[in-house]
Amino acid sequence: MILEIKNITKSFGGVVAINDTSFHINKNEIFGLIGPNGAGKTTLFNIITGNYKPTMGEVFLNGKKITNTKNYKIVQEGIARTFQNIRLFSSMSVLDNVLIGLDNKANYSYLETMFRLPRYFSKEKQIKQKAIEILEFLGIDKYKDELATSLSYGNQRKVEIARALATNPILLLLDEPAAGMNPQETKELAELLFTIRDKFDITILLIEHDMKFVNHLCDRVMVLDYGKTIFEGHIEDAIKDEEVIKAYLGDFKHA
Ligand SMILES: Nc1ncnc2c1ncn2[C@@H]1O[C@H](COP(=O)(O)OP(=O)(O)OP(=O)(O)O)[C@@H](O)[C@H]1O
Repeated sequence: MILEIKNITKSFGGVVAINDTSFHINKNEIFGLIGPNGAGKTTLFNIITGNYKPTMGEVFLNGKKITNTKNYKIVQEGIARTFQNIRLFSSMSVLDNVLIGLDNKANYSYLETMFRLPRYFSKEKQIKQKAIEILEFLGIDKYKDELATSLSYGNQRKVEIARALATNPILLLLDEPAAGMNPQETKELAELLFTIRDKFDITILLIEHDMKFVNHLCDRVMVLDYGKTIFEGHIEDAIKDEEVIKAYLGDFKHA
């Protein structure tokens, strides 16, 4: 088990966004978090990544408690994410957007940075090389010097994934990765995520509304409704589940 969510509750004033939710994700699984709008999916992501403190409950990564750990420390522990609304630095190149993810791991001393000692330059070179390799892997290295926001929507999503991969995660959280993509891009993304899991030995947790995509990709899913877990298991069983159908009928028709 790589991630364990134990009895998490999150309230915003009177709104209970997550209501005593528990689930776990196994190593190398691709796990889907699904549910209607406002069900609490993004809130759960924000708790896992340390952006929100839960009102109650605990989060474990590889058996280590990470509840209430600061966001940057959670990145160092091995959790990376992408956002529902793409968050790239618009005035920076594709490469620089990815380097921002890698800087976190650079680790040279103040003196080495100040005086630009040899180790600083060789480390810089290594870091840049690694970023370029990730861009190559994602097939977007030819855009490395272009402004990130000048790329197509699908490629901007890839830049976000590249930046997340640059932090060497063991668990990758993707918030609606297929949103805004055409059917061809969605198909390619699914294949890419399988390859990412295998090549980088990564576990993937994703939020997605595209049920066809989820069906093709996810080993297991968890369905949230009004902050409560109403289903955890295989998607074939989710589609037949009475409670899931009631909460989420429209979207399952396309699975
Ligand atoms: N920072 C916040 N302050 C107050 N309420 C919030 C906050 N974040 C989320 N909520 C509320 O918590 C509930 C769950 O929202 P959340 O964004 O997690 O749902 P979601 O399942 O991700 O929805 P969507 O699919 O539309 O992104 C909603 O009622 C939302 O209004």
